[in-house]
Amino acid sequence: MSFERIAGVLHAEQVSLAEIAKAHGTPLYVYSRAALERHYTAFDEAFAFIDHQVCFAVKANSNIGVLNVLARLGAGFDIVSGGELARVLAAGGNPAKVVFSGLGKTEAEIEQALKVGIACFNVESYAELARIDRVAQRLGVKAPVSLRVNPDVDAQTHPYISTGLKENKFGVPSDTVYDTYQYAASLQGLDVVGIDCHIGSQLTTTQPFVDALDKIIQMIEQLKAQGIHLKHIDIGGGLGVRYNDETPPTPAEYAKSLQPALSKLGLKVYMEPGRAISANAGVLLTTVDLLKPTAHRNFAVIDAAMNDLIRPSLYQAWMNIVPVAAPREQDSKQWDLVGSICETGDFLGKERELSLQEGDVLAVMGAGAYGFVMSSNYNTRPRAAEIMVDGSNMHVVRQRETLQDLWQLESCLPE
Ligand SMILES: Cc1ncc(COP(=O)(O)O)c(C=O)c1O
Ligand SMILES: N[C@@H](CCCC[NH3+])C(=O)O
Repeated sequence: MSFERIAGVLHAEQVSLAEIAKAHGTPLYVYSRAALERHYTAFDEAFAFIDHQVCFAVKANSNIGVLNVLARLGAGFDIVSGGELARVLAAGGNPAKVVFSGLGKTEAEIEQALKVGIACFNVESYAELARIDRVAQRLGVKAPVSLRVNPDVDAQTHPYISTGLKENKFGVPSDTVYDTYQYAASLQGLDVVGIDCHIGSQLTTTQPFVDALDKIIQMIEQLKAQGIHLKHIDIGGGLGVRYNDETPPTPAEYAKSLQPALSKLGLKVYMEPGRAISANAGVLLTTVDLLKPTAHRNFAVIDAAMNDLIRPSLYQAWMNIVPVAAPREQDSKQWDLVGSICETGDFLGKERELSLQEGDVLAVMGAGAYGFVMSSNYNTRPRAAEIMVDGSNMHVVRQRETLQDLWQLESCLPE
């Protein structure tokens, strides 16, 4: 494990989180290089039975330091914007291992991706196919495309992060898959190379993945019969992690559940895990600012808030919150850990049994995915700094924002 107690104090690898908080202040994101590497390698090894490429979903954590650690291992990347592509390149990522997802790529983004030679565009509509074809023809190249199909499978996860049902906005609906492939194949600027699907995030069983793969295999067979031969299948991301008492499959169990079907296909396999690689490779450190016990509830006001980590407010996500110093035995109470933002929904945890004093440093565990990337400056709060621990060293991979940073692009009206 990469976040463990040594002499009672929580550490990231060999560095005390108390020392890191003292040196860099809070709120602060801290990542473990060893954990990122271990989680990436677990996927890579689990799929060793087949030609494959693990593409880290950049949306989960787009810090350049994080991307660089993964790029050095040979990772590919799943991107959803030109901005994410630029980050991957800045981090030393190989564009030939990039897949471009998302349902509204602009002409400028398509051109940018074609010029650097990405592996594939995951396309979701006729309109997008036509747009990619137009840009490719203008540049005199062929764009490699895959269709992201919507298999209408229930991922059994939070409705906001479920993407594979027919009422969701994502993917080509199953009833129009064949027509859409025929249309794609008819366009001169496109090279139809694959099929793709992503049914949702934080899945804690393998069954929905297996069900989705079954449906896709039927589609691949039917496409073959229609003369469309694919080179790869992209199985998306979505494998869940343990935040509380979930028992998600390991990457090895996930791979094993798909192995029989994938082995028969004979296609290269792409995958797009995000959360399963970065969530438990990061924590958010926060300091207890003041205590406000009342007759109704006990509030601990902490210096991190929904602008730093929005998952509890947005999805009622439960994230484990623990003291960084050795936990005190006495005076424990139920606390609501709230930020100082003017929103009732601004909390990181509710009814947590903790013994708290002002100045205590707490760690929000599992914060390495969909943490900093979803942060904002609401209430004119500068965003947190980010640190990467590597053995006994720590590196600042993003400096803390200053107030000036926040309004440097703004101006008053002329006199
Ligand atoms: C297309 C696509 N690929 C990959 C991911 C990564 O998902 P996860 O972080 O759950 O692995 C997402 C987000 O759910 C996505 O929308
Ligand atoms: N932001 C979500 C996951 C979104 C997945 C996006 N495809 C979360 O924190 O759980």
